This record gives sequence, C-alpha cells and structure tokens, in this order.
Amino acid sequence: MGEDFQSAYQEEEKRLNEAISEIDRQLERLQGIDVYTGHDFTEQILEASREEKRIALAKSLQEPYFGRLDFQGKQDQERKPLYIGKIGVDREVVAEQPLVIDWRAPVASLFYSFTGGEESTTYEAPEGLIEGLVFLKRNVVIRKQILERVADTYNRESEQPAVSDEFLVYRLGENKDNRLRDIVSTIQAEQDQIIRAAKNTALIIQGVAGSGKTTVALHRLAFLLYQYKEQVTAEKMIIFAPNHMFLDYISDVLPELGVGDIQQSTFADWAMDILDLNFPLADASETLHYWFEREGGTSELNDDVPGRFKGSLILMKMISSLIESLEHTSVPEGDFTPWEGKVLSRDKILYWYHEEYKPYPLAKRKERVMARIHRWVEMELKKSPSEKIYKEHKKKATQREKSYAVKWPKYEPLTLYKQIFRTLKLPTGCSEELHKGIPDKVLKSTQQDLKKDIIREEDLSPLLYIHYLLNDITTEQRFDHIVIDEAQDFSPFQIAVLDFFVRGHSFTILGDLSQGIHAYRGVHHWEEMSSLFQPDDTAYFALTRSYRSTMEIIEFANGILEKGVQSDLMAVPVFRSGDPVRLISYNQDMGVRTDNLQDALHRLSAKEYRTIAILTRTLQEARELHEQLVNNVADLHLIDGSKQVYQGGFSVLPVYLSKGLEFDAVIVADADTDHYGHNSWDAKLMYVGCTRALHELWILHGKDVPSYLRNTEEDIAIQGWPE
Ligand SMILES: Nc1ncnc2c1ncn2[C@@H]1O[C@H](COP(=O)(O)OP(=O)(O)OP(=O)(O)O)[C@@H](O)[C@H]1O
Repeated sequence: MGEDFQSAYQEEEKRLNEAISEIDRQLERLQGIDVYTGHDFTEQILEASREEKRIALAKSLQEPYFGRLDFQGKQDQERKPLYIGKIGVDREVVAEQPLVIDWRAPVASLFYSFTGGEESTTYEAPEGLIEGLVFLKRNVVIRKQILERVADTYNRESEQPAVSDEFLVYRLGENKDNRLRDIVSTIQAEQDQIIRAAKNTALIIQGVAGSGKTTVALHRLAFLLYQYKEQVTAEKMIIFAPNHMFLDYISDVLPELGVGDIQQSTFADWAMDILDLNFPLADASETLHYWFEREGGTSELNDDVPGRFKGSLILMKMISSLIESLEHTSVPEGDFTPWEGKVLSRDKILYWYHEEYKPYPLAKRKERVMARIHRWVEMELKKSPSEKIYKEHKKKATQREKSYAVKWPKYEPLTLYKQIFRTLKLPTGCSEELHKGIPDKVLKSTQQDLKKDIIREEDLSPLLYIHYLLNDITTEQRFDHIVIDEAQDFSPFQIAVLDFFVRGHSFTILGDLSQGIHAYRGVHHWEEMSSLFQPDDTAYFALTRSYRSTMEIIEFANGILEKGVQSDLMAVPVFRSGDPVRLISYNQDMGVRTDNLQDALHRLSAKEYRTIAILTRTLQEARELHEQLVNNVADLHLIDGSKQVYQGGFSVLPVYLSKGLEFDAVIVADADTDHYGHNSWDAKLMYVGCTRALHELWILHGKDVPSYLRNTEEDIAIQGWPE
C-alpha cells in the first residue's frame, strides 16, 4: 500500500467520521421532536417534511457519499472538496458548503462529465456557466459506515492526470443478484448527458446491449423529479416495459435513488385499462409461438404483416379520416319531432352541433346536443295547456328522444374499428374509399379475429386513438413523462398515440435495433419515431460503450452482428477482460444433450456465480429441459413469460424472454443449425442471448454451428470443455 494511498485513506476516514457525527446529530435532533398527530394542516405538512428528512438522514447515515471532487471556480480563492452522495445533506449551521451534495445538483454534474485534461472545465448552474479547474476525482466505497475503498480516478498533481476506468472496472466485475442496481457512483459522461437532458424533449436513445439504457432511463426519472420539482410528480410518470417480470427486475433502482411511486406497466395493461374493454387480450404467446417457435421467418417480415401495418401511420390516417367524415355525417337526417305538431329543425340541431359544441370531442358533443334537445323539450312541455296533454307529450317525447339518440352513429372504439376492417357496415355517409389501402392479408386475419371479438396487442394503439378522438383524455390520464424501454418493439403509431397522453413530448424512448427480435411489429429505423416530432422537440443519442459484459463476450457478440446481421451498431467494450467464450460441442461420452447442459451448469456454479441462465431457442425446449434438470439442480427456475417476479439464481428460459435481463454466466443451449438458421433474425436472437452474460459465456451445440458463430479469434473464443 503506497504512502499516498494511506494518507488518502486516513484523510477520508477522518472526513467520514465527521460527516457521520453531523448526520447523527441532525437525525437525533429531529427524532427528539414529538411526532405531530393533530389536525392543523400546516403542522401536518411540517411533520411530513420532518419525517421525510428523518428517513433521508437515516439512509444517508449508512452510506453518506460515494465520491469527492476537488474544484476551484475561477472566482474562488481556494479549491473546495465537494462530497457527492445519493442524498444531499445540508450542514446544521448553513455554511458555505453542504455536507453532502445531491448527485443530481448542477455542480455534481462535473463529477460525471469531467474527462480529464489540463484545461478548465464548466458546469451549468442556475446562475449561469461556472468555470474552474478540477483537481481531484475520487471514488469512495462506504458500507454501513465503514470506509471500504478509496480510488482516485483523476489527480491533477499525479504524473498521469487522466481519468481512469479502474473504479468502474472494479464495480463491473462484481457478481449480480436478482435486481438491477443504481449506478450513481460510476455514471459515465455520455450517460450523464442523457440523464440531465431537458424535460420537454422526446429523447430517442439507441444503445448497444449492456450500454445502460434501462439504468440511465431510471436515473433520468430521478433527475427530472429533482430538477423540475415544481412541474413533475412521481405519480404522473410512467415506465413501459415488456413484461411484469422485467418490471420486477428493475423495481429496486428508483427506491434506491430515493424515488418512489412512479407508475410501471406494460403498454397492454395500461391501454386495456384506458379502453375499459371487458374481455381479455388475446394470449400473446400465440404470436410469440408463431415467430419464435419455428426457424427463420425473415422473408415474411415486410410492412404488410399485421403488426407492422397496425403500427403504421397509414392506419392512423385512415382512422382520422373516418372520424372526420363521421363528424360531418353524425347528426341524423330530418327534424326532431317530439310530438305531432312540434318541430325542432335539423338546422338548429346542426348549429348546436357544429358551432356551440364544436370544441368537444365527438362522443361528448353528442351527449351535449342530446342534453340540449332534452332541455328544449322540457321548455316546450312547460307550455302545455293541461296536465293531461303535458303527460301525453312527455311520454311521446321521451320515446322519441330515445329513438333519435339511436340514429346517431355508435361512438365506441371497437365498433368503429370493426367498421374500418369491414366486419361491420360503415356508418351512413362514410365513403367506402376509407377501406382502401388495408393489405388483404391484414384484412383477412383481422376480420377473423374481430368476428370472434379477439383483440391483439397490435390492435390497442388504433383502438386507443379512436378512443382519444372520440373522448379526448382527462387531466388525470395525462403524464408528466413517459419512459419506453425496449422501444424498438414499439410501433410509430404507439408512440404517436402516447404523445397525446404526455405533456410537452416529454419522453425517454430507449432501445437497440440489433435486438429487434420483435421486428414483425417494431421499428426498423429510429427515424420512424423521430419523424413523429418537430426537430426541436426531439433529440437522438447513441450509446456505444457496453458495460455489462467482458471484452471477450462483447467482441464475440459483435462478431455475430457483423457476420449475421450486417449491422454497424458495434459495441465498444470497457477494458474488462475475462475468460474467452467457450464453444462446446455436445460430448456423447458425457451422455445426452441434457447431461452436457447439466454438467456445464455445475461447472459454472462451482465458480460461485450467483445468477446463471440456460437459454434455449424455444419455450417448449425450456420447459422440457427444466423438467429434466429440476430434480438434479437445486432451485432451478423456469421463466416462461407468465412469471411476475424474477428470482435470480439458476434459470432456464427461451432466448426471447431473456431480453433486458443479465446473468453472471450464460449457457446458450443448442446453438446449432438444427435450431438457428443462417438468417439475420436468428442471428439477432443469438446476439440477445450472448449479450446477457456478464462474466462468462458458454455456447453448447450439436453438429454444425451457424456461420455467424464461426471463425472467431482464439483470445476471444475457444473450443471445447475446460480441462
Ligand atoms: N456507468 C455504469 N457504471 C456501472 N455499471 C453500469 C454503468 N452503466 C451500465 N452499467 C451496468 O451495465 C449493465 C447493463 O445495464 P442495462 O441493463 O441498463 O443496459 P441496457 O442497455 O438496458 O441493456 P440491454 O439492452 O442489453 O438489456 C447493468 O448491470 C448496469 O448496472
């Protein structure tokens, strides 16, 4: 241990003890104040704020900060050490410098954005751009009040003053459990830029596998809540993710960052709730089965497959034309006659409809016009010469109002949707031209579904759009910010509809086109999404550095993209070297395929990895394998798409369900031409599977491997079982 290091350690230990004492004092003082339980509103608010502070201080006491940055602003007399933590703590006597600076504060951005160099640097503060010099960037690891590690990643006074990755590599080398974790102590400059981007922008982030997209999006939410306190609330933010298990997997990050109550949902659940449809969505596993349980499929992947068409702006336009033509044809023909001799002219009704109630969406407009007619009837009834006539007229008028209301078109999303797909007749006056442009294949399959009231996920955006045009949305339904994870599987139509549900185009849209294994419904280029917004309302970021996997795994996965997908979205590894990837041919001497897979699992588990996954090509294979292994491998979980919770440990699952997850070690089963074709679709699946591994990747296969797994250099991949 060098002298410098020792003195740094001692210095930090002293500072830590001081910080802990001060936090402890503040906490004790707050705990000493009796909890207010009375009815005074102001007192209640003060109590709530004290309680919030108690919780924050108690949390901060265990691990007050993770970083130190020594900075001297141009106007400052001397450099100041700034300590940065998950929770900001002011000093009790408000001195110049807070005890701990919140990682989201403007000055803390320097800790992340500073990339070394002699030159002065700047950060944006509320009072303007602040310029100055960084002298030291130091990471400290504190656990339960104990200083465990001190690592300088930059020191202006050292001989090599460059920001080093040493601490990041140490962090990445750790094993993972069943939860995604926060990365506040090691956020990288390119990630920080995204986290701190302005609120009212539709951010589109293309990030290679493992580049931290999901993690960064969650940190961005925490930042927005800090920076735009007055404008956004957690309850009005939502994260859309592909399934419940994934939501469970990411569910710890925000609480770790001190942020709770953000809504999390799948798009389907949320849409069904808004639409209030009272029958279930068709089981997606049928679609997944169609695309994943057989090989190949790319030849069918053009724009007239149902998912692509129903996610397109062509259908969106058809719907708006239908609603527009409905607007002109809705008011029933003829005058309204509540009883013989009394007439309310159609012109009057049209006037109410087109002028007075014009600002209302169609369904509301109909309600308003019918209520107005009712009021008119009441007024006329009051003029009745006798009680008897009043009663007679009232009875007639009630019946006629009812039958007049029935003559209006049915403003109901599913009915209109059926009319578009010709399962029901179009309302009177709407042109048959409307249907033109629906590809035959889509028309037929949708008609078959709709006749049986089967609604699929891809039908939800058109239905939502109709719902929106008919009813508009309520203030409660409008979000302050929307995060869309795995956005390459979303359609332009989905985003366009969601845009109605969010204020100021405030989106974080993140995905990876190389992992677009749901390309039968998702986007093929990000322009399909960015073109939905005005250029000033959108920004595009590309994350190319991958943090999850070792260099060997990333180079190997890049090879799959290069050879199998002809993609240029290659990942750049962080310099973290591990064992080469292993390509292992099933060894007959060791028994059947299952014995080989079991052996692989045992060998890897002996290395004390906490999470290991066996990835099969299909769900059926995962089920069978799980059944065969479960008695021999303790705690082996099957992940089959119906799971709500991710348990970690050892899992068997089909590749397509592994998206978004990560494991210390991954075993890809059956990576041979009997299971994976030589096409880009299968290559993408293989890419997704391989990039789930953090530290070790073993690929087990039968006779022949597909071309994109061949010819890899020896230091990246080796053949055969380990000695
Ligand atoms: N700056 C960082 N410091 C430490 N770890 C990081 C950093 N950025 C990302 N990671 C880690 O890299 C892994 C991948 O992150 P994440 O799952 O957010 O990536 P992703 O881009 O969403 O991946 P994928 O698209 O492959 O699912 C996680 O373990 C995360 O903690």
